[in-house]
Amino acid sequence: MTGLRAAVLGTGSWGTTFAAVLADAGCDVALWGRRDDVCHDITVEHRNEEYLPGIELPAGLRASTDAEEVLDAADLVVVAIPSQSARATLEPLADHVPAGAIAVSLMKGVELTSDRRMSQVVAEALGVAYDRVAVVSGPNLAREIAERQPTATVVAAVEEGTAQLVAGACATGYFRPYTNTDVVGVELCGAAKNVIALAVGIAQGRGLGYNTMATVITRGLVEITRLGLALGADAETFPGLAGMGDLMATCASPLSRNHTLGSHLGQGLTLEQAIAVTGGTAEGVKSSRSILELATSVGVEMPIAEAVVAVLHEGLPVDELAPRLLGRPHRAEGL
Ligand SMILES: NC(=O)C1=CN([C@@H]2O[C@H](COP(=O)(O)OP(=O)(O)OC[C@H]3O[C@@H](n4cnc5c(N)ncnc54)[C@H](OP(=O)(O)O)[C@@H]3O)[C@@H](O)[C@H]2O)C=CC1
Ligand SMILES: O=C(CO)COP(=O)(O)O
Repeated sequence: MTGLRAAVLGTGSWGTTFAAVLADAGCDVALWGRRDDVCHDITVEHRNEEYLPGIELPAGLRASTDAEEVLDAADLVVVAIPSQSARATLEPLADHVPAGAIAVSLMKGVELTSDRRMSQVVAEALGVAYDRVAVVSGPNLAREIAERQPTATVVAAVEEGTAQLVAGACATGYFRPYTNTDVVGVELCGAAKNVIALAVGIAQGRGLGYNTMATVITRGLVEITRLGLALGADAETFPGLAGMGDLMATCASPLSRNHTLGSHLGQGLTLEQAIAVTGGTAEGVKSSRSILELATSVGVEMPIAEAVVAVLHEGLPVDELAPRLLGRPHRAEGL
């Protein structure tokens, strides 16, 4: 037993899965959700059939729509809801967060109205000091982890002790956390890889193959690195689990909502149709815009992200995406 009590806010696929990881690691875990049926399924049936069909959850997990009850005496407050809803959802809960609790963001987005990263939103909305906030990001497709397939992740916090505590709380025989103090880099990687996964999905939806995929992933990592370095991130983060690791998982797997949504666009669906068919939270749809705004604010070029925004939000036909990227002036490789 870790002896820690964790409150997980969000009963979707990643919140439920991470709650199971924490429980398997020996934490006492309660989830907060906004729907009675999902909470009942988790507490009584030890399942979340809507988000993780067929998965048996640890028997000790319990879920409730009563946030005050869930947050009572929590050492860790873990947030797993869509990024764009985070601030409005968390602010009313701030008074129930115990003093001294560590907040953990599992979210991979950037707030549209403010271009703030999720660790910043969580700290502000819950009133938690920034050195008590951690983020968890890596090649972590929820369904595979819910099946207890082995993977690793990065737990980042500006204070190494905070990262270590959270890493200790979620380490299991199938989930291996590495710590990092580069919160900016880890968080940007998690949000920006969704945009690259949309681009890869679009290409695959058009019937394009592995050369195209490898090109988009590799040049995608270059533009994420460029943005991160301009915002003060550490160069070592980008080839790591949160960077290249998550890009590979998300761009290659049909389990990724961003990848899937992109492939529906590539097959000719409108954005609205693709969102409806994909289901779940595809953060890159909205965060593509805020990431591009961040890039513009520091004078960084992100041609793939720009092209994705043009397709999703500005009416660029999917067939024009490749010619637009390949028609750019020739240059030397590298950053
Ligand atoms: N799924 C994955 O593999 C991974 C996801 N992530 C990240 O985790 C975050 C959460 O994603 P994920 O769990 O997959 O998403 P899901 O779509 O699976 O679940 C979303 C959850 O958030 C709740 N929710 C939706 N809108 C609101 C709102 N306005 N206010 C409060 N709660 C809301 C949903 O509740 P309801 O059921 O009532 O709609 C549901 O519990 C995202 O940032 C994602 O990028 C990170 C790593 C892996
Ligand atoms: O972040 C993820 C895997 O690491 C999940 O990706 P999607 O949000 O695209 O499903």
